[in-house]
Amino acid sequence: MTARLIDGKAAALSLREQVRVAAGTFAQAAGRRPGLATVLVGEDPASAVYVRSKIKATGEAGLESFHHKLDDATSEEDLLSLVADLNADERVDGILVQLPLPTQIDAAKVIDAISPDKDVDGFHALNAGRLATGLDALVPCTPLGCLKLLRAELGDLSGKNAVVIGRSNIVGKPMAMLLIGESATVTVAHSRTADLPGVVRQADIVVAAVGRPEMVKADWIKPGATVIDVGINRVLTDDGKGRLVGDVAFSEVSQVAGAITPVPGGVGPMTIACLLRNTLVAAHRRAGLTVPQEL
Ligand SMILES: Nc1nc(=O)c2c([nH]1)NC[C@@H]1CN(c3ccc(C(=O)N[C@@H](CCC(=O)O)C(=O)O)cc3)C=[N+]21
Ligand SMILES: [Mg+2]
Repeated sequence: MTARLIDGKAAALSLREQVRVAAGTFAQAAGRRPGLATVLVGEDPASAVYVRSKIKATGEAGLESFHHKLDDATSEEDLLSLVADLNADERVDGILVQLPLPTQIDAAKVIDAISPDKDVDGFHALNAGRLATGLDALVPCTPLGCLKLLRAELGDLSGKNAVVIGRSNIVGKPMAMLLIGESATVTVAHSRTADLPGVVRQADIVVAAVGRPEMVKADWIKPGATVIDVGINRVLTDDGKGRLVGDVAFSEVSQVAGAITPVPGGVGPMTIACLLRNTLVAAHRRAGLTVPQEL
């Protein structure tokens, strides 16, 4: 391996510590701790694991956490009514409704119902529009985490060629907006891109968010490029066990790249740290307090 390993776990721990300190200062000023409400509908085991680790991190950072676990058969009406209650609850600064939702519920409708001031996932159209137009937004946690890793690794991103692989509303599109905001030159590639390997080879920065295990190969990568792997794919191994792999073929790409994030231990932990960060930012804005610069 020749690439530098980008330690997302360490970066996430340090951001979580900054959040913990700032949450204490907030509590002194506001007379209450920042609050995050999590909503889990149904029994999907992977979702339950993620929500549990979010709740644990929330407590460790000194934030108040309000968890709502709803039955798999919950109606859209009942979920919308819970969201309305959380919107009205002064103790709640952030609302996270874990995705995916069961098929009887229209996720777009639920996201639209969350108060944009409490939308710590940054999925509401108002926050997407604010990000796209350069206004103060709540920014989706995964791309924000990627940007923080890129800034720590590379410093100034201006003039760099960045290729984002994937065009989802949750990762690809907001990632592109953030990189444009850093004055990078941004290409958004996806499953229909002609000569995808050739496009990716132009990149100083590659952000892979396609959801296809180990799709990005070594000969797609310009030597020395920085590679951020957003993928989290559970694959079966020969011994019948499961293993987590990213969207990047790590062992070969790490021979060519200048720096690379591992899976696990790369982007995933930063996603959770940024959720806490967004909750703290939302709390400050709602309380009319200045958001700490370092966050
Ligand atoms: N409304 C909503 N917001 C989300 O942000 C959201 C969501 N729904 N639904 C599911 C996805 C997935 N997600 C992850 C967060 C952290 C890790 C993470 O920390 N991963 C560890 C490994 C975890 C493991 O071992 O499974 C790592 O990459 O090192 C993974 C995935 C947030 N999501
Ligand atoms: Mg795609």
